[in-house]
Amino acid sequence: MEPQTVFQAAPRGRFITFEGGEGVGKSTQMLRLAERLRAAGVEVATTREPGGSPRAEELREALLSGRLKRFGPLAETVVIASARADHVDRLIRPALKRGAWALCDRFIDSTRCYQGAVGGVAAETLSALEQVAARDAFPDLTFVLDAPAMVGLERARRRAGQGAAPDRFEAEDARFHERLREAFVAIARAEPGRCRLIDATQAPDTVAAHIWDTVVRRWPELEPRP
Ligand SMILES: Nc1ncnc2c1ncn2[C@@H]1O[C@H](COP(=O)(O)OP(=O)(O)OP(=O)(O)O)[C@@H](O)[C@H]1O
Ligand SMILES: Cc1cn([C@H]2C[C@H](O)[C@@H](COP(=O)(O)O)O2)c(=O)[nH]c1=O
Repeated sequence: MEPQTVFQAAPRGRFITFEGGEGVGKSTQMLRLAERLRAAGVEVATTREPGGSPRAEELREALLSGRLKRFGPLAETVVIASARADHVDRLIRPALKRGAWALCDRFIDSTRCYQGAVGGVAAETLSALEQVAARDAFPDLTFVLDAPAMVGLERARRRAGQGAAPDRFEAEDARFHERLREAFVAIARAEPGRCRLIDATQAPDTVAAHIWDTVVRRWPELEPRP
């Protein structure tokens, strides 16, 4: 009998994303989770979108400055997808390949909500661009942090300090931000296998505890029993 070649899957880290409207606490919670994972002995890469790699950060600056707004949501979507392709190729995929966990502040769901649900870009277009940019790097788990739009915007304003100018999206009106909130909640409800909806009006420690509990239930090896 011919000896069989056995292909072993390369070890792959986990990919967790944090989503939601402005100022709901995504970066805070991403950093808190990273800390706990590192304490559990996991190599972690934290990153963000748009951005995360030097070239993608250049595109982030163009997007958030508002210079691209006049080209419309489709053009912004294509720029975000270009930034994502570079970010995934240079940072996320290499991290996952070496077995590290990648934690990302915003990813495909932000595009689906900002450019899709609110911007009006067709779902098929978004899906095609996701396949091109993310390819094999889709999130294993997504935390959707939910709070009234005004709560998040107020937190973001306080963080930026008095007199700081809002960016391209923060400057949109209250209805824009409420529609975003509805769109994020709809995604969390439509994809319960991947997404966890978290009440982000709770204290940071409480939110962090819910997140850790979810992660440990999903990957119990993080807290081995004696
Ligand atoms: N649960 C919370 N309760 C009250 N304040 C919070 C909470 N979580 C974060 N904050 C504070 O709110 C501000 C925004 O938090 P953070 O930067 O984590 O939000 P974000 O969702 O990443 O924001 P953005 O969408 O602008 O990137 C920060 O000053 C942070 O300290
Ligand atoms: C990934 C992504 C982001 N955006 C918007 C959402 C925010 O207003 C900014 C990013 O700023 P943050 O302070 O880092 O949250 O960009 C978007 O419109 N579409 C996207 O795909």
